[in-house]
Amino acid sequence: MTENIVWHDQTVSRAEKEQHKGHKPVLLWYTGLSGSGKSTIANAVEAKLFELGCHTYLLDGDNVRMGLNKGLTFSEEDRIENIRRISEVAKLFVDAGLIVSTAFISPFKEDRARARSIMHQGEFVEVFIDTPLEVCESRDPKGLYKKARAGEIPNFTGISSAFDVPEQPEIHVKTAEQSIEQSVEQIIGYLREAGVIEI
Ligand SMILES: Nc1ncnc2c1ncn2[C@@H]1O[C@H](COP(=O)(O)OS(=O)(=O)O)[C@@H](OP(=O)(O)O)[C@H]1O
Ligand SMILES: Nc1ncnc2c1ncn2[C@@H]1O[C@H](COP(=O)(O)OP(=O)(O)O)[C@@H](O)[C@H]1O
Repeated sequence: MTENIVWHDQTVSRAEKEQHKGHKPVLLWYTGLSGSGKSTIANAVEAKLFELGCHTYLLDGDNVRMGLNKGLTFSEEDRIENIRRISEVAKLFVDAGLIVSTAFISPFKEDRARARSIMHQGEFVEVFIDTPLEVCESRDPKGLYKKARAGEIPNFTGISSAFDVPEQPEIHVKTAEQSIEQSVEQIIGYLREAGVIEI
C-alpha cells in the first residue's frame, strides 16, 4: 500500500552532488552471457575510473545473489525480481552521485528497458558484452556450462533459458575480437565523449 506515502525532496541537490564529485553520475549496465566477460571488464573499468579519481560502485552478480537477493532462483519470475531490485539499488547509488556498474546476465530485454526507464535521460548506459556462446563455453571459468550440458543445471542461459540480444546498446564490446585493455579503453572513451568524465 503506497497511498499514505509522500515523496520527499532532498536538501542537497543532484547538481551539488555532481559538482562535489567532479564527474556526472551514470549507470554502466553490463549484460551478456555467463563467462562473456562482464565481471572481468566491469572490474577493470572500475579500477581505471578509481585511478582517475572517480567515485564508483560495482554491483556484481554472484555477490548480490549471496546477500540482497539471497533465495532468488534462476526461474523467469525470480530473474525478473533479481533485476528489478538491482535496478532500484543502482538508481539509489546513481542518485548519490556515483559511477555505478552492474554486472548481471540480465537476459530479458523488458527488464533492461524497465531499468533504463527509472533512470534520468542519458544516465543509463547499456554495455553489451558480446561473446559467442561457443567462446563462453570454451572459457567456462566456473565449469557451469559443462554441468548445464550434462543436464545438472536447469534454465541455464544460452542453453535452456533465453538471452535477448540487446538491439541498440550504447556500447558494444566484442570480446572474441578485442583484449580486456581495448574494451576498457572503449568504455572509458565513451564516458569521455559523453561528457561523464573530463579527465
Ligand atoms: N541457470 C543459470 N543460468 C545462468 N547463470 C547461472 C545459472 N545458475 C547459476 N548461474 C550463475 O549465476 C550467475 C548469473 O546470475 P545473474 O544474477 O547475473 O543472472 S540473471 O541476471 O538473474 O539472469 C552466473 O554468473 P556469471 O557467470 O557471472 O554471469 C552463473 O555463475
Ligand atoms: N577479451 C576478453 N575479454 C574479457 N574476458 C576475457 C577475454 N579473454 C578471456 N577472458 C576471460 O573470460 C572469463 C570471463 O569471465 P567473467 O568475467 O567471470 O564473465 P561473466 O562475469 O560474464 O560471467 C575470465 O576468465 C576472463 O579472463
